[in-house]
Amino acid sequence: YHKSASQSSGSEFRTSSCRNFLIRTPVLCICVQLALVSPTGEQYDCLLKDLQARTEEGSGETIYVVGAGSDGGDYGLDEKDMAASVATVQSLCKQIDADLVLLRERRESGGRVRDYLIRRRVPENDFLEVRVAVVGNVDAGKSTLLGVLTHGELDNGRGFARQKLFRHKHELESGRTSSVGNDILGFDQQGAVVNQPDSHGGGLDWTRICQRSSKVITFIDLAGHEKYLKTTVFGMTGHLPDFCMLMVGSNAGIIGMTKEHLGLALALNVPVFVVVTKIDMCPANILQETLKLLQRLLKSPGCRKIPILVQNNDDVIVTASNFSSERMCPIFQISNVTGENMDLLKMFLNLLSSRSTFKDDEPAEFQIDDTYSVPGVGTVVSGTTLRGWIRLNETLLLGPDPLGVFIPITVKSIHRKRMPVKEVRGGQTASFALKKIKRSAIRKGMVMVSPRLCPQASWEFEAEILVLHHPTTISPRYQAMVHCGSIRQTATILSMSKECLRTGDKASVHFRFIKTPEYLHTDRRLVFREGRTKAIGTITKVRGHIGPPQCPVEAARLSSLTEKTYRLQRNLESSRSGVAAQTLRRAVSAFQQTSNAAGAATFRPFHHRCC
Ligand SMILES: Nc1nc2c(ncn2[C@@H]2O[C@H](COP(=O)(O)OP(=O)(O)OP(=O)(O)O)[C@@H](O)[C@H]2O)c(=O)[nH]1
Repeated sequence: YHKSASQSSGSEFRTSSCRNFLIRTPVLCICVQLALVSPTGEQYDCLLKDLQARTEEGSGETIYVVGAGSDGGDYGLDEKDMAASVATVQSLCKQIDADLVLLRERRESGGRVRDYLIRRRVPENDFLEVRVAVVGNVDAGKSTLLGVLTHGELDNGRGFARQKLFRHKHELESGRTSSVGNDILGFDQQGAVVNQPDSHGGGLDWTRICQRSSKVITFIDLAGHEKYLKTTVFGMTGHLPDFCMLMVGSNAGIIGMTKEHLGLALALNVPVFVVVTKIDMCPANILQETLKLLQRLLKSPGCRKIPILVQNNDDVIVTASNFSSERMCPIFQISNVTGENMDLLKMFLNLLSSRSTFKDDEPAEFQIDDTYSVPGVGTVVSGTTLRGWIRLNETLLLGPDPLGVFIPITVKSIHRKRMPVKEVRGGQTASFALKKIKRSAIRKGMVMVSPRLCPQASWEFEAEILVLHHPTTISPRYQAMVHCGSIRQTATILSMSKECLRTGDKASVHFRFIKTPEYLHTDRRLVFREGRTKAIGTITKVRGHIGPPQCPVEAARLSSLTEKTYRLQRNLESSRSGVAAQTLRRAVSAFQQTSNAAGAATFRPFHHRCC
């Protein structure tokens, strides 16, 4: 009666995916073949529980196969049984407030088999959110594809579609993306695209798209040029993409940054799908050559992927069903000019589910990836809610500042994709208007957390790292940029478990940030890079905590420090030499006296006890 959609296409992909698995409840494993046709009360309850679990696992949706045996074989149903089974599934969907959309129907030896998309209805002003990072070499057609997908108008081959996406004048002039751009594509409950550009300006009304959508795909448009690699790495780590869309120009092939970007996605464990563009202008033999090289690269020991050329709807369903947790890597071949195969790509995007999991009772944590100063509103921060709920007018702790201090901050308003909302939960991106804080006091990499977390900032951490590339050897005191979530800061290697590290070496390494302490967790992935040097790793231990865990009252007291005191204090903290430290300490104390006298600031050493 239902099974993983993947199983119909061969044994290779039979391992259970998170979205589609065989019913595991004891009653159903006995395999009552026609359970969906006329289920007993007990079977109905089991089917309901199973469907609930599957939709939860798939962040509100799942692909359900009607007419297949629970052992994975395709049995098929005759017309009458199919109608009865569909009625049962409809009744199950009603119970969980979900809708049923037919994806495909196949004829098997025993009759019909149908694949349905079951998607839970979302409350008003809510939508499922999936983030897709768009990477690939310069001129692969990234911005163009996003322009075509989100604005529904084909390109002219000379940069027409991308014009609507560029954020800076120099991007319009050069045709090169230099910053992290965001575009959205909304799907309604039936899977139809809801984006409709405004007929006057050609822009997109994000609020309207979000209001009409059940699912919104956010594309994180990243730069393809090597000189913007730092920004691209930040986009991949800081914007927490669920998936990565690697774009390859069919005529150019695998050149430039293609491998670099693929390696980055693999290092961060982000599932990758490939879109080969410009098939309208590429000679057939060159296209075949590009596809051959691409497949070879994906199968290579460094990638260990299973490339699948997506040719039709069946391939889309099979690959989408197995994409989140499997090694499968779908390859689409499209043209932004003729629109060839664009429907397959849209169908695939509609079937992708968010990979983030959410628990209701967790304390809130939000990582900041950008800041703005909005006239009439004040300071606004944008980023991703990593866990918990954040509600309007809630007070959170914002930090760490250069002293490692977290200050209480009230959320004045919340927007999701420019749409005002009252709350956001783990896995969702949002922007918050904050009360009584200057934009200059906030930097990317800071977090806003629930006071329940008693956050502490740290200067140092240990990580298990793997060196992907270094021309010579890495030894203690080596410095490079650490990217971890939205944190982006140079760190020094203090010590390591080996004397020196070469390409391919693994080691436990002790790092120290050079500028400011950060809020870190164990088990977070990091990228450590400088020029062509690249290492990836996982934080195993956080060290060098600053003071006791921050309590909100204490935070409020410390928030009155002025910027000058911050600077002096920071220099003092980083100063290693006794004489320099002494001079700075004197300067701090002199400044304290004057500022205290003026009633402007209150200085407290950062290591004093929490009240
Ligand atoms: N003929 C044809 N031209 C395309 C296609 N896709 C993109 N182009 C053209 O290729 C050029 C480069 O496209 P972009 O979208 O700017 O490439 P990009 O990957 O975003 O480049 P960066 O932003 O610099 O990383 C533009 O002139 C597009 O019009 C396609 O499918 N067919």
